[in-house]
Amino acid sequence: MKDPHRQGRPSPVPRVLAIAGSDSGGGAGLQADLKTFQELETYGTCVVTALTAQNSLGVQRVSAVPATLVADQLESVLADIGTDAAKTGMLPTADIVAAVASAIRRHGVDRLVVDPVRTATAGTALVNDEAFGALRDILLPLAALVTPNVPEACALLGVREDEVRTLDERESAARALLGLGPRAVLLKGGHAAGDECVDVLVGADGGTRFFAAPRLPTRHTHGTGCTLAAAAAACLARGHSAAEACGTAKAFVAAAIARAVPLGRGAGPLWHAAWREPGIRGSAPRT
Ligand SMILES: Nc1ncnc2c1ncn2[C@@H]1O[C@H](COP(=O)(O)OP(=O)(O)OP(=O)(O)O)[C@@H](O)[C@H]1O
Ligand SMILES: Cc1ncc(CO)c(N)n1
Repeated sequence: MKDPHRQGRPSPVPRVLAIAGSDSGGGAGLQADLKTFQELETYGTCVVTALTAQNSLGVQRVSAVPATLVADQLESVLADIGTDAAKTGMLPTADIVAAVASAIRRHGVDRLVVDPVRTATAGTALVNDEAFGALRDILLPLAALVTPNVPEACALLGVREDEVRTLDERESAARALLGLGPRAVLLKGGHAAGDECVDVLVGADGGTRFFAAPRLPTRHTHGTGCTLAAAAAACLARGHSAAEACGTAKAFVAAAIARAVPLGRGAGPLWHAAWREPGIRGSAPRT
């Protein structure tokens, strides 16, 4: 991106911008993003798009931030601090999507990860249909990487979920999503069946890559999608390729799920600091 105040000098630390909703429970949304940025030794900034009253049991209330205030936050961050990569999460209205797309274009942010958030894990809508359509039409063409789960991929493509079950079908769906304009697609496998969670990456270098990890037997997976996209954005900010970024992001999420914390009466949050523990990757979940 253009960096008016650094006069060609590199930033002293990699900078990553989260454009996301707030989760009062601290497990998803921009709280998950900022924890992830910190663990991956990047400097996080955040533009708040929505407030949610939310906990481990679900989402109790949602209120969108006015689009003009989202635009002002974007300008405050990008015109001064700048960023090496950005990540979008909950974009609740079409006006907000338009404000984000406009700022991303104007400031030349080319390492953009779009997590096409639609509903919370418990099923509550976080984004209206018009906003989701705007994300598909005007934000995806700006994305270096888009990270849908299977239901989000189906909604973007207008196909039924029972048409995207097998690994072959998921690879085809990921390729079809490239037609919407992103430079790479990571179709996540958290919602698919099987003992392994397999994520499919297409587009980064023309080929297909599969990122597999054992499916950890835990219900404490609140914020997995946000954390994965945030980790990928942090890696892009550090200058990694999309494929490298997805590999690290997958390992980061698996480690954080393995140490997820049973807080609250429902789906507890990940433990982002797991990344610091020696030998944590690939270990069993906390009981
Ligand atoms: N039980 C699990 N064990 C190991 N990895 C998992 C598990 N659940 C999800 N993952 C991984 O976590 C990442 C997020 O995937 P998922 O499909 O759950 O995203 P999501 O549905 O967008 O998340 P969220 O539920 O936060 O909206 C992926 O890399 C996925 O493979
Ligand atoms: C604020 C927010 N963003 C995204 C998600 C999706 O996990 C969530 N539950 N809450």
